[in-house]
Amino acid sequence: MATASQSEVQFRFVVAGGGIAGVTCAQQLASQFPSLDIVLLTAAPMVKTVSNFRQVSKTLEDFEVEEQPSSVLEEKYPNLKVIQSAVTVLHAKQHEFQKRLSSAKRIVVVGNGGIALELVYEVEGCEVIWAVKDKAIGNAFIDAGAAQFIIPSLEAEKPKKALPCKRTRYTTDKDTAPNTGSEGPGSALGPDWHESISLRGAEQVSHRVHVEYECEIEKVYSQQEFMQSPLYTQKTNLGVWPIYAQLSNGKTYGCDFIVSATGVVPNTEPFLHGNNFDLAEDHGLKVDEHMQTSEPDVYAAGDVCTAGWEPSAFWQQMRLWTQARQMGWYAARSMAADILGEAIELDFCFELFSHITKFFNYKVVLLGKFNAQGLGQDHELLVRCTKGLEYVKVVLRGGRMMGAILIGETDLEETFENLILNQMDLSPYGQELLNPNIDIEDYFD
Ligand SMILES: Cc1cc2nc3c(=O)[nH]c(=O)nc-3n(C[C@H](O)[C@H](O)[C@H](O)COP(=O)(O)OP(=O)(O)OC[C@H]3O[C@@H](n4cnc5c(N)ncnc54)[C@H](O)[C@@H]3O)c2cc1C
Ligand SMILES: NC(=O)C1=CN([C@@H]2O[C@H](COP(=O)(O)OP(=O)(O)OC[C@H]3O[C@@H](n4cnc5c(N)ncnc54)[C@H](OP(=O)(O)O)[C@@H]3O)[C@@H](O)[C@H]2O)C=CC1
Repeated sequence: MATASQSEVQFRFVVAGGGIAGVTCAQQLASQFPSLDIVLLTAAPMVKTVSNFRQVSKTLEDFEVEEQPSSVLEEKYPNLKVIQSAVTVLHAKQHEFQKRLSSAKRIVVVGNGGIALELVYEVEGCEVIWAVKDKAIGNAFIDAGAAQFIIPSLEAEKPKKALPCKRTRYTTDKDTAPNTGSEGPGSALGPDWHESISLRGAEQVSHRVHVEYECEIEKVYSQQEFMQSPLYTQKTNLGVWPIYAQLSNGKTYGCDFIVSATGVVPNTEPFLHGNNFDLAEDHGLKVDEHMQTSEPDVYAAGDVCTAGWEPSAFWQQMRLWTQARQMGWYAARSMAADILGEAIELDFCFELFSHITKFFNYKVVLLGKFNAQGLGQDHELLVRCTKGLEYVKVVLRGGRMMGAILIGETDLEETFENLILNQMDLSPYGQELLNPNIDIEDYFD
């Protein structure tokens, strides 16, 4: 979240938020305007910085992210001041998770997005009941076919050696983190949140995940409430647990605790009082194609904002690290263009949605309208799948590629990215497009 205030005399730009979006925005402003003073307000003592940035292809990017004391930024940019401001909202319960898990025998995970996908795979030594409201796992990221492809990994022993990480690496160095004595609201944890912590429960098992499909949590009972409920008096033998989750499919599970991984809510509350921001349905601050909110001189980027412009045919907002960086950078450029009286066009990075990540130890690349988002019935799918090796799905409309899901080491991302961007008519190729015996990269070169 960033504001540029004309009435401020000390700071021409004020950027709030020490995550990727805020820090990238502040850095860009500080280097573009070395003679102006810029302030970065952040609730946490540490800020997230990007290093080793590499443009892998036109839209896919690779970088490392480190959490560092804010003084590192101030040393690098003499005109940038970081102020750790007091914040009144948000929660800081995340740190308790590891401790509670270590003595847990069973947990219930609710939600079907990125965090749930990562958590159920990473947790060992503890039974996991995963309640999803859809027919397939991972609906926020993948389709039902891809879900079928990756689900055997939940039943298999976890490989000793994880897939090497070729992209963004996020670390939290506990030794360098200043001890503030209080737990302020930190940044969204980001991709490697589970790398440095032990996600092990009290049992001697690797994976034990049971998925309950098409259901939601209807009611949660404390142990005492449960014992007074009709469920207990009906003498159902559900065991003795600290908490019980009653699902909408009629089943009830006792567990040590429940993890709710049901998405993020933009933390706009502190900015609303006395202002007149347009809010989107998801409570994000609505921004136009210059990342500007409805309040003059106030810009927003990253998780806190909602893109309010007419998006390209192949782009959609997802609250991801990559988009936070791109938005932060572009917000800075827009703010600069505004005070310099220059025109600026929507950046190329908003042309095509692209995301590289890892689920269940598979490399996953998502491009464009990878789940045919917004295409209704007006599309066809081509799929190639080799069990345990790769899953390739292409979304076509009128013979032109609109999106793709690539799981495994397919090496197709760059070619597909180009085919989406150049909207070549692929109808003459039909199914041959995914023929594994054709070197498609060479073919379309
Ligand atoms: C567990 C988890 C795993 C994730 N994994 C991935 C992944 O694998 N890949 C991916 O691309 N994305 C992932 N994400 C999403 C990604 O981390 C976020 O989209 C991204 O970090 C958002 O960046 P941001 O700068 O907008 O917000 P944040 O990183 O949340 O930073 C917001 C900053 O603002 C500060 N702040 C908040 N309120 C105030 C206030 N009132 N005043 C001043 N400062 C304030 C906070 O302290 C923080 O420093 C994950 C998120 C989570 C939670
Ligand atoms: N590897 C990666 O790239 C990762 C990215 N992330 C990012 O971090 C952020 C937080 O992740 P996460 O919390 O998993 O959020 P996501 O937005 O990824 O997923 C939330 C999931 O919860 C479901 N849901 C919403 N409300 C309920 C409810 N009341 N009961 C049951 N299910 C519900 C949603 O369904 P529906 O969509 O139908 O509303 C969706 O499947 C996201 O921005 C995500 O993109 C997180 C982890 C890994």
